[in-house]
Amino acid sequence: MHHRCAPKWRHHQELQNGGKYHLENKKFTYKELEFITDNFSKIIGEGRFGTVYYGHLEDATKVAVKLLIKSSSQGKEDFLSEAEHLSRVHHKNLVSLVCYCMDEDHLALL
Ligand SMILES: Nc1ncnc2c1ncn2[C@@H]1O[C@H](COP(=O)(O)OP(=O)(O)OP(=O)(O)O)[C@@H](O)[C@H]1O
Repeated sequence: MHHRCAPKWRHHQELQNGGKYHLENKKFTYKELEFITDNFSKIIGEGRFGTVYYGHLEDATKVAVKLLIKSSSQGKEDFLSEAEHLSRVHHKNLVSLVCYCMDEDHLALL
């Protein structure tokens, strides 16, 4: 299975401008997430915005998949904000944003 994985969180300029999100062409499907997480079989943590699952990409890269199930629009804003920050910071003590996924009902960070 081919995983579409956006190289960077490229809509950050829209966020900074307070504009609308244009993520449609970079979405990672829920089906692909099911594959990556082996049907969300291994939970590694819980946070305010959702559950974090263990997953691995086709090249065996281990990932933490943080999934926000459709909730308040505020939760979604916070989530997008975290993604935007993660995509810009690079530090040995901080995890990198591998990619993100978004469809009608789900939002996730990898
Ligand atoms: N990249 C990761 N690698 C390993 N475990 C992770 C990773 N990201 C999250 N976790 C686990 O999932 C838990 C929840 O993470 P999450 O980022 O959702 O919330 P948090 O940072 O603990 O709290 P908050 O929701 O307040 O930000 C963490 O406490 C950790 O146990």
